Amino acid sequence: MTTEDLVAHIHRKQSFLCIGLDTDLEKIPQHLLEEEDPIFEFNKGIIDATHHLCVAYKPNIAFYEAHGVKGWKALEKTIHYLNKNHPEIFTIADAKRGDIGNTSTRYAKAFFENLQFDSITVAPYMGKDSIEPFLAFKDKHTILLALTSNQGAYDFQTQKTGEEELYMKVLRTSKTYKNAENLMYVVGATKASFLTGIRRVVPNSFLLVPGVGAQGGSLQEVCKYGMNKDVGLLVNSSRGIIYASHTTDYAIAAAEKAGLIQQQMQEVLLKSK
Ligand SMILES: O=c1ccn([C@@H]2O[C@H](COP(=O)(O)O)[C@@H](O)[C@H]2O)c(=O)[nH]1
Repeated sequence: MTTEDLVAHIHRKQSFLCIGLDTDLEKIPQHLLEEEDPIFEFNKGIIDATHHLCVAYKPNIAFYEAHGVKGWKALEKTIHYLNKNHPEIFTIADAKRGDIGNTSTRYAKAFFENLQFDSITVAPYMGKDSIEPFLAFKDKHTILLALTSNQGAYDFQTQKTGEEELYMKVLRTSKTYKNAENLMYVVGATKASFLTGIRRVVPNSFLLVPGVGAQGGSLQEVCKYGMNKDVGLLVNSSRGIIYASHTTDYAIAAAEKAGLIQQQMQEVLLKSK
C-alpha cells in the first residue's frame, strides 16, 4: 500500500485508529475456546465489528508465536481475512525484527511476501545493513522503534550519544538510508511531549503511536504535538478496545470503544482543517 492510499483512507474514514490484535487465550471470551481456532474466531469478530472505524490493524506477533504452529496458522488466517475482505486497511506485523542483512531479508520475505503484511516493526539497534533489506520492498513500510512507550525507553533511547539522544540519532541517521521514504517510526503515546522535537527531524513521516488506553497516553496530546499536514499518525489501542468485554458481546463492546476514539479523531481532524 502506498502512503498516499493510507492518507486518503484516513480522510475517508475520519479515523487514524489502529486496532491491536494482541489476542490472548486467557482473556478472550470462554465460549470461543470451544471453536477449532479460537484466536482467529476472536479476531474475525473484532474485525467484522470494527473495520469501519479504523484504518489499520496490528497483530502483535508474540501473541501468535506463543502458540507455535497453531498460533502461526491463526495469524495467517487473520492476515488473509483482512487482505481479502478489507484490502484498503493497512496491516502492521508488530514483530520488532532486525538482524544482519542476510537474515533481515528472510524476515522481510516472511512478513511482506509470504504473509503479505503492509508493514513491520523493526528494532534499529543493528543499524543500516539490518534495516535496508526491509526498505528494499516497494510499497511496504518499515516502522523503526524510535522512542517506545515503556519505562525502559529511558535506559537507552533518551540517553545522549554525543550531541543528541539516541532516539534522535535513530531518526536522523535512518533518513540517510536507501529507500528511506519507506520508513515510519514508533513513538509511544506516553512520550507525547517529545513529539515536537521528533517532528523537527521527521516532519513528513508517519508515526505509529501505541500507548493510549491501557498505558494511559493521551490522544489529544499526541495529536497536538504529533500531527502533520497529512495527519501522519496511526494511533494504536489494543487491550483498551479488544478486551472491552470478556463475554459474548465482546465485539459490540469493542466497536463501542473504537467508535468513541474514532469520534475524538474526527473532531481533531475537523478542527485541523
Ligand atoms: O513502544 C511500544 C511499541 C509497541 N507496543 C505494542 O503496542 C501494543 C500496545 O497495547 P495496549 O494494550 O494498547 O497497551 C502492544 O502490542 C505492545 O507490544 C507498545 O505498547 N509500545
